[in-house]
Amino acid sequence: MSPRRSSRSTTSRASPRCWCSSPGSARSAERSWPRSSPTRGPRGPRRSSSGSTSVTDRRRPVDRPRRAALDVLTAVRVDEAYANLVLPQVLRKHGLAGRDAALATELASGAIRMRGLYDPVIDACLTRPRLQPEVRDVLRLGTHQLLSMRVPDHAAISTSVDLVRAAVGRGPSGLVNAVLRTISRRSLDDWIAEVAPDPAHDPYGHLAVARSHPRWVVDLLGQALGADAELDDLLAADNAAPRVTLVARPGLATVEELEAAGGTRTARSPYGVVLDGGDPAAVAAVSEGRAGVQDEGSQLVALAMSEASLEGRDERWLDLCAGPGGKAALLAALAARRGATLVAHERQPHRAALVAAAVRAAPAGSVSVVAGDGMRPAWVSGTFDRVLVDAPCSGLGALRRRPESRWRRTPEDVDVLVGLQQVLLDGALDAVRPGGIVVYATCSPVVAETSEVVDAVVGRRGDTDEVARFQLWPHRDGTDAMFAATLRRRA
Ligand SMILES: C[S@@+](CC[C@H](N)C(=O)[O-])C[C@H]1O[C@@H](n2cnc3c(N)ncnc32)[C@H](O)[C@@H]1O
Repeated sequence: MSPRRSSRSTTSRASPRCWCSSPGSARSAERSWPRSSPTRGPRGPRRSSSGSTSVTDRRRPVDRPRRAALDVLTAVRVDEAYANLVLPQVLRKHGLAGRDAALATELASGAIRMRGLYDPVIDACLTRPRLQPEVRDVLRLGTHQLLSMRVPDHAAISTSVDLVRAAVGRGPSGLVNAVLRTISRRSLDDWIAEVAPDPAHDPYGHLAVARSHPRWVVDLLGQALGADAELDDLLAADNAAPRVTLVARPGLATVEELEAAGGTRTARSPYGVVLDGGDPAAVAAVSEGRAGVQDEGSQLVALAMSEASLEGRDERWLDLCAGPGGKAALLAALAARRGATLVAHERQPHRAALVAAAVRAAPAGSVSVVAGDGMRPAWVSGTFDRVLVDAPCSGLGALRRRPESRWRRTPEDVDVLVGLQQVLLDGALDAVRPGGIVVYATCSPVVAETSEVVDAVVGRRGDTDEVARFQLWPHRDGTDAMFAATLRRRA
């Protein structure tokens, strides 16, 4: 979330006006607006001599980036789609590219991600916080433009009115106009002060609203971080879209090749390059599968598995939970250079197919993709020399990539996942030979899924030593909050 101009804070600090959401009230809200509105700030929309805003009087075609963004919000709400997967389809459908595609992406991602703040702001402008879901989506998009983007007020409001007219009908257009004009009178900071709990009395509750995270997620992240002074930075980092990082799969592509495509080397992974901009699919090495899009934290997890020191045989590697295949593709390239082979194993057949696509450029014979259940292994105990368990997890360490995921997860998910994670780690330790290496990883920093899983399984078995562990953080490391523990089965 980019900081919003603070000049609006010079406008009235009185409670926002309330607008009823019943069918007739939109019209009355529209009529009553000029007579009873508090002092206007210098940046508000112009009024016509008839008393209504000029922006609602004109009929314009809906602009395509905003229409596309609304389609994404609808797909996420109605079809439970993933925004990052549905976005490319929607952009194609509306024929958007370049700046228009970037605008639609920012609108959709920001409105979904920040709804934990925007909804209380919108509700503060209604006497009854009941809205048609489509109208609320339009208001979320408008609020994002007003509070977190550099879109001029009049453009944010008029395009939202056009959008609701086109998507829902004339009925709610007055309400949308009135609510957004009320919101436009204050800065982001002023609205946070208005709708979030007092930080002095409820610091986590304040952060939950101000940084738009569910309260239970703030609690778990605060516990994992163990440093309340950094929690605001972490939550803010979750709200910033990550830069695109590429991996040059060794032996197939070089970092120099990716740098030439317009990138900068990452600090810690020797194979990583941060792209300066543009479409990663347009990079030849990426489209050919010799390189891929991969967060630096994920690269470091794969390297923790491949680089851990090992006595004796080092020929058989297993990626137990491989789908969709980012780490498997890096591991296959590393294994091939070392004369080892990788089994990339995944329970879901459709995700196993994604793994096969991800490793398509790996040298022949270096990797086999297998669909199967890691809880019912198809191999003899002690088969492998190195195993990666990149366990299914809550994903609370990758919130910046998946705008909707924080609103979909529940605390109960974590309880269910912990049981699965323990069984998979136990199975991985059975699968590795005595003296062999297992790396247990999650893209979650939640202690129940990370250190507590490792401690429980290692403590129970009595045949395993912990060699190393790390926890990465978006605000400190610029990566997803990846956790990895390197374990050695005693010889
Ligand atoms: C965190 S993702 C792995 C990400 C992957 N390593 C990558 O880098 O692309 C976890 C994967 O584990 C798979 N999975 C879940 N339960 C499993 C099981 N019992 N056995 C094997 N794989 C499983 C999920 O389908 C999911 O694809």
